[in-house]
Amino acid sequence: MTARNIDGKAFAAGLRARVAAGAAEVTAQAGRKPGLAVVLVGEDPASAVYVRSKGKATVAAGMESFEHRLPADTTQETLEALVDQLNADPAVDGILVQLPLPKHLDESAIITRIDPDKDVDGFHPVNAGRLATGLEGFVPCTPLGCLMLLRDVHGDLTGLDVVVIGRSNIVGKPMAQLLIGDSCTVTVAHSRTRDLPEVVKRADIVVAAVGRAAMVKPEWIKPGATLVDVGINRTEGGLVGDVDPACAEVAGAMTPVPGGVGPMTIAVLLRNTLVSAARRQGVTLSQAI
Ligand SMILES: Nc1nc(=O)c2c([nH]1)NC[C@@H]1CN(c3ccc(C(=O)N[C@@H](CCC(=O)O)C(=O)O)cc3)C=[N+]21
Repeated sequence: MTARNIDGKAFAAGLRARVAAGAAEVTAQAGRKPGLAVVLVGEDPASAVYVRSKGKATVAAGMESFEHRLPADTTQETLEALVDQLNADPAVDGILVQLPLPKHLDESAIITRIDPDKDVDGFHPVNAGRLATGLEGFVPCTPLGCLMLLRDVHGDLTGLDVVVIGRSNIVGKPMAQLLIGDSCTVTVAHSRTRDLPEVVKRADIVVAAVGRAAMVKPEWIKPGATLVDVGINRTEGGLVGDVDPACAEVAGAMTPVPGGVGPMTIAVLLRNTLVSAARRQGVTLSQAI
């Protein structure tokens, strides 16, 4: 058996087209384009690549992109002042501060300073609380993108057993919240889980977000299960996910790396920015997104 390839790149292209249509509606009705501000501190080359592709995708969707590049030795005060300025700027609907920040900066203090209603990353504790309690807010882009792919593959997710490997605030925890919201039975596994292979073997769906190249093995997988690979590990052999590609022989469907979850992250970021602009301008979009 060879698993069906879940084409995140193609799904993301469709989502970006719907976002572009929505952005055109906001622009026509509110008289200005949705705006996304991206802040990059320091020169990490991988981060610079992401920021550039986010900027391009933003403009391609008919939105305004505001890029702020600050030197690696930027102080906490300077960065907080920039966040305050973006919070107050009516042209800015979404603010993303690229993580990780250089070590001397207090990441949590920066995230908490962003206006929760411009927090298109969904990292602010207010948005984490909204997600946990079922209130409207912003949901982190990567797990929301994974949920969209899973709904596309399975339709209704009710009653399915899902194992999320990883408990980060950015992926694992919000992924679990979203799946609970879709009536899945959710297990969150992590580095201290006992007998991970046995836990994973029960799952109809596995979401791997650990950051360890090819750690999920084919012997762990229930035949026919769906595998969502959030890992992006840079090795000498190129980009490798958290799921061993040999799992394709056992799984029913599987996201590739690259071309799976990564492109969804950027498309959902644009989607969240559009939703923010529509809410802030009181525009009702003609199709839900
Ligand atoms: N505040 C904040 N929000 C983020 O959303 C955020 C961040 N910080 N810091 C860095 C990570 C990483 N991230 C990715 C986005 C897209 C791809 C992506 O499109 N990957 C492609 C290509 C990968 C490649 O070739 O390098 C793929 O998987 O097919 C990957 C990674 C967003 N991040």
